[in-house]
Amino acid sequence: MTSTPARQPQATTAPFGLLGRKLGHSWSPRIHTTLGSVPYELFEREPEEVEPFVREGSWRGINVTIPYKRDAARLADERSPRVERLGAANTLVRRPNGSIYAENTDVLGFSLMLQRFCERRLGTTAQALLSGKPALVLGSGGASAAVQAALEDAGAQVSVISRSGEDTYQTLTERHADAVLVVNATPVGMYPNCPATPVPEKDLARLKSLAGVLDVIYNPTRTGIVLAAECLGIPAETGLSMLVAQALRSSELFQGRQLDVSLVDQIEAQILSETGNVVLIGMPGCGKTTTGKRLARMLGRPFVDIDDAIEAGTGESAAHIISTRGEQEFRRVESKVTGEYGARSGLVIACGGGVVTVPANYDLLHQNGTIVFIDRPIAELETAGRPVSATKGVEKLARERMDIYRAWSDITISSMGSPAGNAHAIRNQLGL
Ligand SMILES: Nc1ncnc2c1ncn2[C@@H]1O[C@H](COP(=O)(O)OP(=O)(O)O)[C@@H](O)[C@H]1O
Ligand SMILES: O=C(O)C1=C[C@@H](OP(=O)(O)O)[C@@H](O)[C@H](O)C1
Ligand SMILES: [Mg+2]
Repeated sequence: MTSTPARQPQATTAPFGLLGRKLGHSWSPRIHTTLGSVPYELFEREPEEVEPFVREGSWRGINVTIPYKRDAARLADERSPRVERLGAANTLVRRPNGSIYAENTDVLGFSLMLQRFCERRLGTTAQALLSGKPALVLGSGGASAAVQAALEDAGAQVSVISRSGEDTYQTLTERHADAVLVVNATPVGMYPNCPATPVPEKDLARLKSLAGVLDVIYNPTRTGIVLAAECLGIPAETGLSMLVAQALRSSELFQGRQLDVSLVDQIEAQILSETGNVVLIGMPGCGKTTTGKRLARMLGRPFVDIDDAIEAGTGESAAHIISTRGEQEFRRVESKVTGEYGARSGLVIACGGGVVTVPANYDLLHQNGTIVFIDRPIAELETAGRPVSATKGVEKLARERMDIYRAWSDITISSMGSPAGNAHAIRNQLGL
């Protein structure tokens, strides 16, 4: 006999789902639907509703997110060793006899992400990289606890960096210059406050043994710390594979069967291709606006022309702002609007031709986008209504900018004779 109270067994038709307070943004339903845990519903509950829902509600298996992971651990009848260790659970499974089992698949999801990162990007294993070595975890909340557990499982000597205490962001470079891995488990850099980084590039540069940087944030695709690491040539990755991997491990528990791990790659690739922006750059008059409109229609995605968005926001056209308030003021407004749309997901974005004159605009566009350079012969470029082209001359502009367009672009398309031709070429090259 155990002290576990017997509960009503749930019908096998009871739903799976996600329990939390505000869930509108969640990608879990689509991930779990692909994994076969259906139907998968969102259970938004207020704090006082959590216990009755967990104990008596109709569900077969649930994921639990902030702020209820501790409640989930407490309310379960049986806890995995990981849940005992962390005092938090993200997965509850209703057993056939009605009792509730708690697991923490955040730890398993991060372990899988870490292992794949080490194998694919560093050509080693997590154990080989981390055993006996210093690793830093930024932040000390729930996500941090899961990351710490997974790093300790891989043998790392883990230090937690927080805003107060001994190990702070100020003392990081002097106390931990030998760290081999840094993991961001703070919300710094999460949409819409992006790209922000909890550790500036200059501090990362001072960690001379740093082999990799991971972020548990998955929106945007490249967070501030990942962009900073990329800039230094340090392999880095955000947390989409952790999100998908924790769902896979939960779904295995829900369904009581093993699932193919390659599903993580498949689901991740699908989400990335749907959520990434397609960003068009190139000389003024090369066809960014017209091509972008065609491409967006073809893909069924929203289209944003940065010059039009500036005009909608200020009531003045790009050309008018440049003529009356000067190019520098225009660039300031352009960067602000570029940052706003560059952080969003699933858009086709046509930039103004001069976006590449401000180096910081690169991160704004790259954080969530694939950058496409439309390369059109200089002699064919339209110059009407384009004050910068008119004042400076297209040849001089081209000399200043062509190398930057090439450096910023992920792919280049040679203009195909019409905006529709360009749009087809882009769609084919990006596999959309
Ligand atoms: N591949 C192309 N072949 C011929 N004309 C094009 C092509 N792409 C765009 N155009 C035309 O060139 C002009 C400038 O295009 P636009 O999209 O406004 O350029 P951008 O936004 O790059 O300044 C438009 O009249 C457009 O119809
Ligand atoms: O090249 C430039 O400096 C500019 C290009 C224009 O956009 P298009 O490239 O769409 O013409 C517009 O942003 C502004 O007039 C400045
Ligand atoms: Mg344009």
